[in-house]
Amino acid sequence: MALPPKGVLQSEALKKYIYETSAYPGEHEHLKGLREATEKKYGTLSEIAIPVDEGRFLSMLMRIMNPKRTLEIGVFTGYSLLSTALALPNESQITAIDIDREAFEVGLPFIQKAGMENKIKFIQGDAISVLNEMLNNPEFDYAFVDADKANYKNYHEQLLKLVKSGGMIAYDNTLWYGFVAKEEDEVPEDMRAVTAIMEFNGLISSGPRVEISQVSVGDGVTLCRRLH
Ligand SMILES: C[S@@+](CC[C@H](N)C(=O)[O-])C[C@H]1O[C@@H](n2cnc3c(N)ncnc32)[C@H](O)[C@@H]1O
Repeated sequence: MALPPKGVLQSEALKKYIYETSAYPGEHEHLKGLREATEKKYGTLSEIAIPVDEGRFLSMLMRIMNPKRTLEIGVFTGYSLLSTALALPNESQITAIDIDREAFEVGLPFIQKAGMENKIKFIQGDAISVLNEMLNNPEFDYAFVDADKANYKNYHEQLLKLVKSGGMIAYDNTLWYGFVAKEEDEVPEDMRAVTAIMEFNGLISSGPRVEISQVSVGDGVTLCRRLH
C-alpha cells in the first residue's frame, strides 16, 4: 500500500527543518540504528513507526512523568518502545503488546544493544484479549496506543480500568494524515480508518472520565489523563 505523506505538517520543507534541527541531532545511536534497519527492511511501510519528533516528545513526556509501570499497544519494530524505555528509570517496566512478533525481532537487537531489554516484557497477541486478561491488575501509570484504529474506543474502555486515576493514556494518529479535516470523497479507500478515528476523537472530547490535550506532533497524539 502506498501511504500518503504522514503527519500534521503538510509542508515537507517544514518537516525536514524540524527533523534536522531538533529531532535527528542527539537521536540515540540505537534508535537511529533501529530506524535505519526498519527503513531497510520495510521501505515506505516503515512510516507506520512514529516519526523522530514524536519520539522526542514521548521521551520528554516520560522524563516528566517518571512512570513506574507502562503499557504499549502496537510495537511494530519498536521505535516508540525504545524511545520510551530509554527515558524511564531502571526499575520501570513496560508491557508491550503486538499481534506480530516478526517486526519486533527486527528492532530487538537495538533494544538489547541499548541495554533496555530488561525493562520490556513483550507479549505477542491480540491486544484486546491480552488486556482483558490483565483487568484484575489495574496499576499502570501510562499507556501508549498505536495499534488498530477501529479498536481505539475498545482500548479506551479497557485502559480506563487498567491505568490508575491520574495516569495518562496517549493515543497515536488521532489526526490521521490530516484526513480528519477532509471531505469524505477526498479520503482514499485505504485511509478509511479516518471514520473510526473521528468517532474516537468525538467520544473522548468531553465527559467526566478524562481530561485531554490534542498534541499536533507527528500524526497527532491525544493525551488523555484519567480523572477518576
Ligand atoms: C503503527 S504500528 C506501531 C508502530 C510503533 N508504535 C512504532 O513506533 O514503530 C501498529 C502495530 O499494531 C499492531 N496491531 C494491529 N492490530 C493489533 C491488535 N489487534 N493487537 C495487537 N497488535 C496489533 C501491528 O501488528 C503493528 O505492529
